[in-house]
Amino acid sequence: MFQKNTTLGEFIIDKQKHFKYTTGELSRLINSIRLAAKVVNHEVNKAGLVDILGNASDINIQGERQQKLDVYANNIFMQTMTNRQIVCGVASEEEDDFVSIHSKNGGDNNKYVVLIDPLDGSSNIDVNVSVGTIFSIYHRVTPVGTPVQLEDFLQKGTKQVAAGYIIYGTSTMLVYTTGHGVNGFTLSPAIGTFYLSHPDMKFPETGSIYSINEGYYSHFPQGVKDYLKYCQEDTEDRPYSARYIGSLVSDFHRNMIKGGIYIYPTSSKAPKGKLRLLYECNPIAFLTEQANGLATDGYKRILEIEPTELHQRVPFFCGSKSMVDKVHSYMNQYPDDENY
Ligand SMILES: O=P(O)(O)OC[C@H]1O[C@](O)(COP(=O)(O)O)[C@@H](O)[C@@H]1O
Ligand SMILES: [Mg+2]
Ligand SMILES: [Mg+2]
Repeated sequence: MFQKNTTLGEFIIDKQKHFKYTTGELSRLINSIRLAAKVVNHEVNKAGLVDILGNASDINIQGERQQKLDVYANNIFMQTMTNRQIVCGVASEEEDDFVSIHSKNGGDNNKYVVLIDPLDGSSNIDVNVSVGTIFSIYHRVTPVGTPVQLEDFLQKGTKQVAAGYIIYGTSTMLVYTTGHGVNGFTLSPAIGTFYLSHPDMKFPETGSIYSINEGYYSHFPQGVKDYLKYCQEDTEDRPYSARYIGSLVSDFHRNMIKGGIYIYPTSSKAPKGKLRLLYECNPIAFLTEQANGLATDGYKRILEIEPTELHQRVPFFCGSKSMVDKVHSYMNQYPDDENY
C-alpha cells in the first residue's frame, strides 16, 4: 500500500511494473500531462488578475464560442505534447481535426495518441467555479514510424491505456487510471509537487446525489423524467440532493467521493446529448468502471460504443452502480428512445 507522501513521479515509475514491455514512454507522457497541468493551474489561479477571462474571438468546431482559457489551456497541452515528442498525434475539443506530431526526430515513431478536453466546464471560468482538464490515451493502431491516421483516434473506450482529469478547484488534483484502479494526487502549492492523497478511489455502491441540468427537464426522455420523479419522492432515504456544478469533472469528482449519479441525456436542445464521446465520456467512463461505478448512454456501456467521428456526442449516465441500474430500469421502459 502506498504512503500518503508518495509523489506522482514516484508512483508513475513504480506503476511501470504493470506493463510487461515498458519503454517508459507512457510514464513520460503522463509526466508531461502533469507538467502542462501545473502551467495551466498557475494561469487559472490568477484568472481575474490577468487578461485570461472572457470570450476569445473564435467559435470552435463544437459551435461554441471559445473562452480565452480554453485557447490558453489547449495551447499549453498541444505545445507540451509537441515539444516533448512523446506522442504521434493529439486530438482536442478545441481543434477541428487531429494534429499529427511529425518530427525531425521522430514523432511518427511514438506509439501513443492523446485525446484531450483542455478546459472542461468553460461556462464556469469567469465565475470562479472549479473547472478541469480531461485526457485519454490510446496505443496507436497504425504502424509505428508512419504518420498517424484518424483510425488511431476512433478506437472504442475499452482500448484506452490510461485516462484521467485534473480539477482546478479548492485544491488542484490529478486523478488517473492505467487500468489498475483510480488514484488521486493533490498539488502542494508550496512545493509544486503532486502527492498521493486519494489512493484507490471507489464509488460508493449507492448515493443520494443526482447531477443534471433540470433546466431542460421538459425536453428530457421519459425514462429520465421518471427517474427524477423517483429521486424527488418523499421516502426514508429520498428525496436525493440535487447538485449540479456545470463542470463535468467537478460533478464527477464529488459523486465519486460521496456517491451519486451524473446524467447528461438527449434533449430537444441536444438530440444526441452534449458531451463528446472521445475526450469526455470515454475517459470518465474508464475511471468510473475502474472505481466500481457504471457509465452508459442510458442503455449500453459507453466503452463499447464504436466511435465514428472525432467530435461525436453521446448521452451520458455515470455514477454509483445501483443508481445507474435504477435509471436504466426506467429507460428500458422506453426502448424507442434509444434510437437517437
Ligand atoms: O450548461 P450545460 O448545458 O448544463 O452543460 C454543462 C456541461 O457542459 C460542459 O461544460 C461541457 O464541457 P466543456 O466546457 O469542455 O465544453 C461540461 O463540463 C458540463 O457538465
Ligand atoms: Mg468538457
Ligand atoms: Mg472543454
